Amino acid sequence: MTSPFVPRSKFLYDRVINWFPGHMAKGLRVISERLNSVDLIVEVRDARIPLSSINPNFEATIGRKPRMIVYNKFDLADPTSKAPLLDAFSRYSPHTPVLFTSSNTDAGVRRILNRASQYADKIPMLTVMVVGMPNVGKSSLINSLRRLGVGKGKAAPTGAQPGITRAVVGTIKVLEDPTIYLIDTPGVMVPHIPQPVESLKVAVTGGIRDHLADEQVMVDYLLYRLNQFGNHDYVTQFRVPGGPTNDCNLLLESIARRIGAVVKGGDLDFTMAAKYFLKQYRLGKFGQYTLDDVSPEALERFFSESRDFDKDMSASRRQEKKLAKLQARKEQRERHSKIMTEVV
Ligand SMILES: Nc1nc2c(ncn2[C@@H]2O[C@H](COP(=O)(O)OP(=O)(O)OP(=O)(O)O)[C@@H](O)[C@H]2O)c(=O)[nH]1
Repeated sequence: MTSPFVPRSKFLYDRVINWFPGHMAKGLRVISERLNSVDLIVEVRDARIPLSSINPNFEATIGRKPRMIVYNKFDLADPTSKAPLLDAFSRYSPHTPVLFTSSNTDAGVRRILNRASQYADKIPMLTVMVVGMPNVGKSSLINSLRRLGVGKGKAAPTGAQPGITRAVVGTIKVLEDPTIYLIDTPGVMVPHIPQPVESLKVAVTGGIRDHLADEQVMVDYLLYRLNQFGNHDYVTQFRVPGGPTNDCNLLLESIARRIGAVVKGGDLDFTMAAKYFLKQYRLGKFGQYTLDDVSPEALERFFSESRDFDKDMSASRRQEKKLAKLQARKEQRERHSKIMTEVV
């Protein structure tokens, strides 16, 4: 008799993925500089990682402005995650509205417009800045708001890879009466994510360039989580021999055979297989999952451990300052060598 399948109880991972290119440092600077001309901030987060997609640096930069938090991509998250999150926010951050949306359905997007219109009651022309981590769907939301609000087409470029918007974009009108303008901004990563598995979650959900996180490690993490959730659909989908498995190589081999991912010489292409699996996950083909723990106890811990949060924030700020300095030096060197070239 075969013994029942036992999923892994832990995922061992100790690499910290840092990704903070120059355009993000600059983006954060410009966000801060333009704050005075902004009435409301819409901070977009990824509903699949409601805690890991919080960028503590925004607290410092935009903390003094009225803010609305939008958990986007809710179509890909566990629908039952909404109630405990709303409950926690109502206790720890009662003055900040929290909405759950999916930029490709109208209901949630309309709720953002309605909420923003309430602010516009007090201000004749409302300017809203949309901020958030990379790839959470800021530009897609702006396009949907514009389509619903003024019936116009795409104004902000979107894409499946993070880092599509690279600069703060001028105002985009999304409503006529009351008049509401939006400003799109580049996705800004946390310069230093202290918990390795958290950075992996951000990568799995598309917030970090795939090659930096390693596609095969991301698939291994997803396999671990799917097994934990008791979802073994991958077995039939990719014809994994022997049923549910903790062996990522066996899964990748099965995927590669199923999709015909073969390199020159006939070997199976595990990278192509991993990319395929990631794409399927991001399209929601394996179901709706929230990767952060949103149990009431975990949320209580998260919100009340503000001392650790502050500590992480200062580590992150230090890293940000260091990277910004390096970027400034690089820009100075480039300017200098340009001048030298022109002189020569
Ligand atoms: N399933 C789903 N996909 C979404 C949703 N919103 C955006 N997307 C997809 O997510 C990807 C990223 O969307 P963008 O709007 O470019 O994200 P962004 O936050 O502007 O990205 P950056 O340029 O990195 O700042 C695109 O492939 C979108 O089609 C959503 O609500 N649900």
